[in-house]
Amino acid sequence: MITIQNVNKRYKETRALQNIDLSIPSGVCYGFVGPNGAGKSSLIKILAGVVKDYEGSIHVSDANPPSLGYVPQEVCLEETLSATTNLHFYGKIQGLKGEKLIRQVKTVLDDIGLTNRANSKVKTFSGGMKRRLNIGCALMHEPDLVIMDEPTVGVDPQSRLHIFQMIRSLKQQGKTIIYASHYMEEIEELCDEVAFIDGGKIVEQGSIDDLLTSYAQPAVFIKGDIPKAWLDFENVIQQKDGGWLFASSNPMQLLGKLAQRCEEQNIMPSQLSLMQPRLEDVFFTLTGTALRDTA
Ligand SMILES: Nc1ncnc2c1ncn2[C@@H]1O[C@H](COP(=O)(O)OP(=O)(O)OP(=O)(O)O)[C@@H](O)[C@H]1O
Repeated sequence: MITIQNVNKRYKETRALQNIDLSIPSGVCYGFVGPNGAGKSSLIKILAGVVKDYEGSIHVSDANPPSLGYVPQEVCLEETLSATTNLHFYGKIQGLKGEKLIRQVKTVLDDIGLTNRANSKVKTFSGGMKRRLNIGCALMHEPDLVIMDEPTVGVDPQSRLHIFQMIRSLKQQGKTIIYASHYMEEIEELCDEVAFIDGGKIVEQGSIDDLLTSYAQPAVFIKGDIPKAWLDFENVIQQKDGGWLFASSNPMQLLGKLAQRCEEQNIMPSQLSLMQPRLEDVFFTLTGTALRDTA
């Protein structure tokens, strides 16, 4: 368990983090989500030990402090060297040597899907390949705790899927993963628990299932030329994508009602559908803004 207590971080006038309190259980994938400039990287860097001048405390309660792998937001590779040499370098810094180091380079190359480019110079790699190698470098010493800061920024869909598979595999091995992103759908797909960070503060935290139950409800989405009067007697949550989102504890019934009204009034909506609650809706309920509008 990692306990973060009353952490504050300033960069001159900017209060990047304010009174951060969080508990991150071992063995979970824990997401930090929030818009650009929210403070995610600052918190990640403090946890990774890269930023040391902060107020507050970080306590790791396991008997043996976990070994740490940090994947920074910026790609930290030597581009004039090969994938193998980069992995070799990072493995060596982590204390690997001899047969073990050679074996681990091979294993990681396989895990990140770059065995066939092992001896190519990094400068010839795509953005996604560099990102995968960047992650591989952090995994050379098989750390118990892996901290990743926006590892999928600028990657192609194929590399993104590969990165997701790697994270799922790390989860299966029982590793603790801290994953910062401003892509809500990534957090929803990969993480067990999440902290919403906005303006340097934790807005809310908890298990994704609990947050969805507490702050979001099923809804019906309708898009089309509907009479404005309809908006008065239904529970409109949000105007979205040129349509309207109606909250309902019985969305099937509401869907039927809206369909019937459309038929009666000869209205053909371009979309009428059930919407399951999403993490994005939780963020909207908590902050009054959609994350993609703030990003
Ligand atoms: N080295 C720095 N010097 C001055 N201000 C900084 C520095 N690093 C971050 N900040 C400021 O601190 C605040 C939080 O930034 P941080 O990078 O932690 O946010 P973030 O949520 O990770 O954003 P992004 O998703 O854009 O990386 C921002 O206002 C940012 O401008």
